[in-house]
Amino acid sequence: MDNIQVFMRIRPLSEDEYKRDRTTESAVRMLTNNTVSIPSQRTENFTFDFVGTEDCAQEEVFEAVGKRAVEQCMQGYNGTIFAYGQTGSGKTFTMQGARDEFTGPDDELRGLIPRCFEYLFARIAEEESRFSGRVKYLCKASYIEIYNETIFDLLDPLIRTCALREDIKKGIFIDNVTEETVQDPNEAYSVFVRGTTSRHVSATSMNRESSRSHSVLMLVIQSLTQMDTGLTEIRESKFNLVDLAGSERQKLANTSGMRLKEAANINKSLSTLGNVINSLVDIGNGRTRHVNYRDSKLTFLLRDSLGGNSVTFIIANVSPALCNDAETASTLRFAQRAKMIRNKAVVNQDMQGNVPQLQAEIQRLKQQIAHMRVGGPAAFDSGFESTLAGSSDYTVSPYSEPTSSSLDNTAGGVVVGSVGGGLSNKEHRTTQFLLILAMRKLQESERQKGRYVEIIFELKDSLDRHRRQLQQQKLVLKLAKVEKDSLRRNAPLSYVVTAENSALREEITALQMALSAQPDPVDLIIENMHLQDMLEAARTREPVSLTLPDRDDALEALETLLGTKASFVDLKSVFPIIADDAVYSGLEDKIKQARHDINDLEVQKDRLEFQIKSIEEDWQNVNEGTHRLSTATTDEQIDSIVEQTMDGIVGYQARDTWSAISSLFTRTF
Ligand SMILES: Nc1ncnc2c1ncn2[C@@H]1O[C@H](COP(=O)(O)OP(=O)(O)OP(=O)(O)O)[C@@H](O)[C@H]1O
Repeated sequence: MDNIQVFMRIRPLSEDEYKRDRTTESAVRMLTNNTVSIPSQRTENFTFDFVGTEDCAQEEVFEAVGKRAVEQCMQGYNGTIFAYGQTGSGKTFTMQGARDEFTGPDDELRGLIPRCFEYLFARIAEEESRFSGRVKYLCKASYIEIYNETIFDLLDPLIRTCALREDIKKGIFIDNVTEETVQDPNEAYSVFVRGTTSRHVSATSMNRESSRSHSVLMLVIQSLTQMDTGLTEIRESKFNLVDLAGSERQKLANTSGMRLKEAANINKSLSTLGNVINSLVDIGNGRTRHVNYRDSKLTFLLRDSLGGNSVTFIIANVSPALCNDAETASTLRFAQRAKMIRNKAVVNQDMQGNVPQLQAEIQRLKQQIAHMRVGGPAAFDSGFESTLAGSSDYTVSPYSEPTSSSLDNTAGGVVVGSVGGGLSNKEHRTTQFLLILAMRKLQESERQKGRYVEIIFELKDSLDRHRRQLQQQKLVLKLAKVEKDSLRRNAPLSYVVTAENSALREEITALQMALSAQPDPVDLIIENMHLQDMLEAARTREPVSLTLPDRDDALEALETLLGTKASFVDLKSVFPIIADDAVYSGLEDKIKQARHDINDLEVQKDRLEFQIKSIEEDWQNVNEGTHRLSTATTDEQIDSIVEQTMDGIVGYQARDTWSAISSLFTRTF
């Protein structure tokens, strides 16, 4: 168990800051070489593992952080380096170097990432040559970005999104993320450059700054060691290099849409990081707390780096400017708390071999244990012995880095004690080595057990959350029901209101219709004027006799009138009682029309009478012809009767009937 290591780095004052502050005075006061304070913010004193001032070189940061992290990874521990700080505080400068400049190993300004690559591959080459081919290393690189709580694969040409998964064996991993095998610093470097370019491309296409996303470069370092027994020892470590989003709180005010979501997500992941750290600090102080790693992608992905199986370094980058003193103080508070987190780093190690090899190994260990019990000399096979003989400083202890000399008494911090007086020095060391392996297995299973417990806690937590949500929803439903019920109870009132409403609406419609039906005032004026004219006309007219004419006289006059067939009928003279000329002329027109109709009817009647007469004559001819036919005695008579009768018939119908009748008479004479 060891605390997270914190390195504080103060960058030089920028020109802009100088213009704002109008002084070169630093906001950070150095109290000792690793203790500082921010007087303008009246902060407490902050003590870190290392403090790099404005003139701190990239090489110094690498020596203090990068080199140590790579060394741990070479031994099989997981390692993480976080760059934390407000935007512009120097995170990218520290991790990558002077922005967008990759000038190779001679560049003094190159950052931790290129330097770690160089050192890592130099160490790999060294180890591989030292164990003369029995140790092989394999390195794989992935590069992702977390933006808006989404993981983007920067090594995929399409910058695909990926999901985070958890597996009991593999732990937390990014599903389907691109992993590229890298064999030397240049290859690793070009993979990093490619990912960084993708990051800039995606940032431009999404119209945002890279400081709003977290980037994680992940290296998996595997080593395979061939033992003389035929077994293979496998060690695997993960090395994460993390450039975090600017730590300043994003403003949500006056922000909307995508920007609001983005700002809220940055705040969320940073506050989750803070919460995780607080919980871990509380746990370190003996309190029982659940750590909400799952609340953000960043903390879930890097769970091992925070309180788990990792050797972790945080570089707290700050600006020296007075205008940034509040953010600097906040960064240092964060770093101070993070420094209290205790991680449990273990070597990730496993043994591989075929069944006979493993059986032989078990047999050998059993014999060794039996031998130790009786205190006699152990019957060793030469496998481990020779392996160990070839690696006099083979480091196996977790974190405390014991060398072969420290193996004499301790096994991963546990005192093994004397193992029987009959053992030679080599046998003694081998036995201890095996015991250390056994201890590690035990630690590993403890770790797994811890994981299970954590998962159970997380599941419980999520279950609680769901339960709470369910309760809230139930409450909402209940409220909705209450509201509905109360509405139902008040139904008569609501009906009255509704009825009143519709009645009012109808009334309004009726009024509108009535209004639209009202004569136009102009029309009314015209009508009024017309009536007045009529009144005036009536007043000025000669008084008319109001005595009705004698009925018989009137009828006679009318008959005479109709009988005259005159083109003009002077009704007024016949019926002087009707006062208005218009009425008279209307009636006169009607009489005229009636007379016209009577004439037509008379013509029709004449025509019909003529038709009836000719039909009657036709039928008479047919009857006479039939009678004559019945009396005919020769063929000639018949022919003559048929012909004569037909000539006398006019109508078609009668002619058809005569044809039919005459055809019935057969000529049999
Ligand atoms: N130690 C340093 N020495 C010289 N220049 C530095 C140092 N640290 C940072 N700078 C310069 O300060 C500027 C801001 O630094 P940088 O881009 O690394 O900040 P950052 O924290 O990564 O910002 P962001 O969150 O926006 O990505 C850059 O121009 C960088 O070159």
